[in-house]
Amino acid sequence: MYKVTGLTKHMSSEGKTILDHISMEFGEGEMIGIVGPSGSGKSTLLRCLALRTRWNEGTYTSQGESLISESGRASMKNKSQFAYLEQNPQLNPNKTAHKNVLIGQAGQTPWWRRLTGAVRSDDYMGAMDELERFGLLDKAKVPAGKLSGGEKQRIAICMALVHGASVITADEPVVGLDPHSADRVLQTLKSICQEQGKTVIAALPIELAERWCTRIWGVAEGKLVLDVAGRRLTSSEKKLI
Ligand SMILES: Nc1ncnc2c1ncn2[C@@H]1O[C@H](COP(=O)(O)OP(=O)(O)OP(=O)(O)O)[C@@H](O)[C@H]1O
Repeated sequence: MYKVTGLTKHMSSEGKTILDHISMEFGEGEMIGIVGPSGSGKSTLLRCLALRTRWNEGTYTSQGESLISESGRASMKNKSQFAYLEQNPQLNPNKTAHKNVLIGQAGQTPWWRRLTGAVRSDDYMGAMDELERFGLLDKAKVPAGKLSGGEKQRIAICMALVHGASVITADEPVVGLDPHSADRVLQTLKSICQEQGKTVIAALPIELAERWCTRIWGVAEGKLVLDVAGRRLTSSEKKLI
């Protein structure tokens, strides 16, 4: 179980508050959709939960153990529990899908490994197994630059799993994808929650969060204003966000 208490984030330059005393708990197997208007703080919340940015205030624990230091920063070991998927996955376009999965993402794998591409042989097969599981084996030797947007996003999910992430955070992972590709990405995320007990937290449009998520968080002006089970939101709930 992960527990967040009083998460507060200020903009470094002007000191404006972007996230304001957010508290919540979440656990294994949950697929959580974050909804809210543009500029409400969804991306910043995801980056804080994935330990990709410093917290100004608040505590963050996993099974009672603190994930951040007093200065609000996290160790590489704690960061590696979390993956952060961007709208446009940051893959190396010249390396194959398989090599990208092996090298891993910034913040989750050590810099020397990303630079040298050094891998162990069991990692090599682990990455192939993961690609096969998600129906991407035929893309293993294709340069990432030649993959579709949905395939890149699914490769990014494979990367996260191969490198041991327990929590996958995703910032609008299906924006710009056609409905079929978007469904495949969301189905992949849902299956890793249901079959592997991973936790997925994704910023999504309301209708996709209602359709795919087991829980919905609403964010407005940096505050958590809604925390409900995944279902159609009522009109009064929608008014909060
Ligand atoms: N690095 C930054 N420097 C300055 N302001 C920032 C920075 N990052 C975020 N902000 C501000 O913080 C607020 C929240 O931004 P954030 O990107 O988290 O919102 P969002 O809900 O994800 O928006 P969108 O849906 O448009 O992506 C906005 O007012 C934004 O302008």
